[in-house]
Amino acid sequence: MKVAGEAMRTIWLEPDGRTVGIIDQTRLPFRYETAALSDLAAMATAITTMQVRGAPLIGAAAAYGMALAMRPDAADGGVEDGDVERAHARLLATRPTAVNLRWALDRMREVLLLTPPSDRLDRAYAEAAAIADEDVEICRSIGRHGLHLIRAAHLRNPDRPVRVLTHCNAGWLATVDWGTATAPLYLAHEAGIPLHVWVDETRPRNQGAFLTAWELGQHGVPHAVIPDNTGGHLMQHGLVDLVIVGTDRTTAKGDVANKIGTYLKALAARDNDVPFYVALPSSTIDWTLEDGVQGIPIEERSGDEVALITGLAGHGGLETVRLVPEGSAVVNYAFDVTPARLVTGLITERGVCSPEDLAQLFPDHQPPAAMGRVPVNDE
Ligand SMILES: CSC[C@@H](O)[C@@H](O)C(=O)COP(=O)(O)O
Repeated sequence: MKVAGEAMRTIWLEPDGRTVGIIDQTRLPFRYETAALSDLAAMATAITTMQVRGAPLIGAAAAYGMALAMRPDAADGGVEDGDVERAHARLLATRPTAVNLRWALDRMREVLLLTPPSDRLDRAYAEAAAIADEDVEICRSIGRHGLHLIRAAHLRNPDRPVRVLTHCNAGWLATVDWGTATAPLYLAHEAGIPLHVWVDETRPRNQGAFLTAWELGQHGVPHAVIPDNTGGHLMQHGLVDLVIVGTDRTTAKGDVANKIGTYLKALAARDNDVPFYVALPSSTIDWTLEDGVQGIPIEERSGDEVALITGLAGHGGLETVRLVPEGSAVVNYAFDVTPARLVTGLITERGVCSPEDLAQLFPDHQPPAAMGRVPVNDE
């Protein structure tokens, strides 16, 4: 997608072919800054602090983190089996909910352990680049499938924009390009279908207000930021045609973990007969789990994300202010789980399906026993 008219991905290789470039998402929308990461520790920190975030981008970033770890010149680098395992463990510990992280790391480990140590550095960069390129194509396919839903909504009411509500940022900033929930929106916009996007602000980190609004604005897609509690009201008054969100982990039976507050939107959508869609690449499906409420680990983050907020002050500098009294306890669950029964459809790279048809759409998915650790040497 584009920043100030220039085509960009969210992750790239710098001209030296080894250093990894990222957009520092903790600075948006007030500052557009990039960062150059040259070792494993820097990538692990970038994921933990959410300089890079969003399930598919976390996967691609972790893959590049494995490549950085193969650099013999980096302090934490090395190409032996133990180095591969250490890098895998270090990156896996960065964030617990988005399963794309484990998917990408397992794929990198499998490839690297099957490669002679002397070739591992180049192989790691090639595989990380393949993961990033695949993500772009997958998101484009999600967009094409989701476009049909938006076109159908437009044909039902051709005299007004299609009103889509989204939560958090499942946009191109959360992937390598296009986004998941936003890919159908960008394609619809390109196709000339009039749109209006309701952007949940998505407290506490404001990924909607900060990131989704910024990227939709960069592409000229009409939108309005709404407080998180507004969606139910809009749906009751017939102002939402469909909801499209992303996901960090979807179980085999279609339970969906996504940014905290998604579940409440799904409940409101069901109560008001508004279709509730979830857009996802298949790397977000955890085939080992059925029950998401019991099985998906929910990340708990620092209370400071709730108690403090950073914004642009009148003097043009960034300022952090406190919103919660000193001494009040704060609880900050980053995700919640929407049960499959509330999900109208899953928009995947292979098409749109109901949650119960997910396994049929991916008959080639890895059975649970095949997932996870790759045997090392003669184990
Ligand atoms: C295409 S991204 C889907 C999800 O990762 C997204 O909706 C989300 O919840 C992101 O959470 P974040 O905590 O910002 O990484």
